[in-house]
Amino acid sequence: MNIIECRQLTKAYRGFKALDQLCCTIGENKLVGLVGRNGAGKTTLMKILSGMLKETSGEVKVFSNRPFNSLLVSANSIFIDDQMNFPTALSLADILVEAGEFYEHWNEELAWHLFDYFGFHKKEYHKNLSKGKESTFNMIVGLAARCPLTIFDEPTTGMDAAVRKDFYRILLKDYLAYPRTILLSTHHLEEVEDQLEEVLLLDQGEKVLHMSIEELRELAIGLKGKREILAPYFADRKTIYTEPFGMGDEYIVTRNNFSQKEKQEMKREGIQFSGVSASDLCIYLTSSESQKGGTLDDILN
Ligand SMILES: Nc1ncnc2c1ncn2[C@@H]1O[C@H](COP(=O)(O)OP(=O)(O)OP(=O)(O)O)[C@@H](O)[C@H]1O
Repeated sequence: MNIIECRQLTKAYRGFKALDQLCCTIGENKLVGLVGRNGAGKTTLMKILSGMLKETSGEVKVFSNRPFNSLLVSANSIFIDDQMNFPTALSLADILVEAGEFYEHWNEELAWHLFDYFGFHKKEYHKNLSKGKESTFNMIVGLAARCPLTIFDEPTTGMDAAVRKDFYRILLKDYLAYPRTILLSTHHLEEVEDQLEEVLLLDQGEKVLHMSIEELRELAIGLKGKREILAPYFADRKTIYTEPFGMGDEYIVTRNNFSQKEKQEMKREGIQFSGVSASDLCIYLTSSESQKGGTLDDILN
């Protein structure tokens, strides 16, 4: 069953398309990373899915309902970002109590356990928290709400490395124990890719790819060798990324679809093969350099 369905979803701000004919579906109980460069349209998509923004055209369904102004969607989803506004009169403890009243699946034990673990004090106020502590508190609300659709927009903003590591560990543990659909945007895919099941990559409001993390890791391969030895293999082949290094050597990233025979021949000629991490590949696919060998469709198909 799909929790999210977008067809030709477009969001325009005074004519500028932040999302452009986006088509994607996200299934139930999936942990999905939403990645893309600054301005790719991640926040816009997440806000539309959580009902905070109205689409300009196309179709968007969350739990089979149009999210904008949908009570069903707002009761079953939570959107966490670094601009959350809680009532200023409420202490952190009050906020957790109020959240418990609002969210049907709220887990009080988890909320208070994380509250103590991260060293919060009941009488503190949200507006006085440091950037990292604010993100950590918001993350507690997002996790303890255990909403069937949980959306985290760059949840680790300001967190130090140790807290980020804790967050990803807790996120995965809680997700495995209480599966739900989680969409998480990040600029640090390398930190979270081991936890994710799928990656949705956007660029300039369009979908570049949406696939499992395993498929993404297998999609491309890196080759290192002398430029003149590599060149003949790329006469009819698209490159995703190229980087010169050393004296006439080159590193090339391309689709991982060489035959065993080709690979053996290339190895004999001194060409080295290496894997390409999901995060590096997403960067290469959305850099202007990637367009050198053709369009992204050419490269990916
Ligand atoms: N309210 C708005 N009015 C005009 N343009 C907007 C508005 N909100 C977003 N945009 C534009 O839409 C595009 C997509 O923005 P969005 O915030 O969705 O990107 P993002 O992928 O979340 O970026 P980042 O990684 O920098 O947070 C950007 O070019 C942004 O400037």
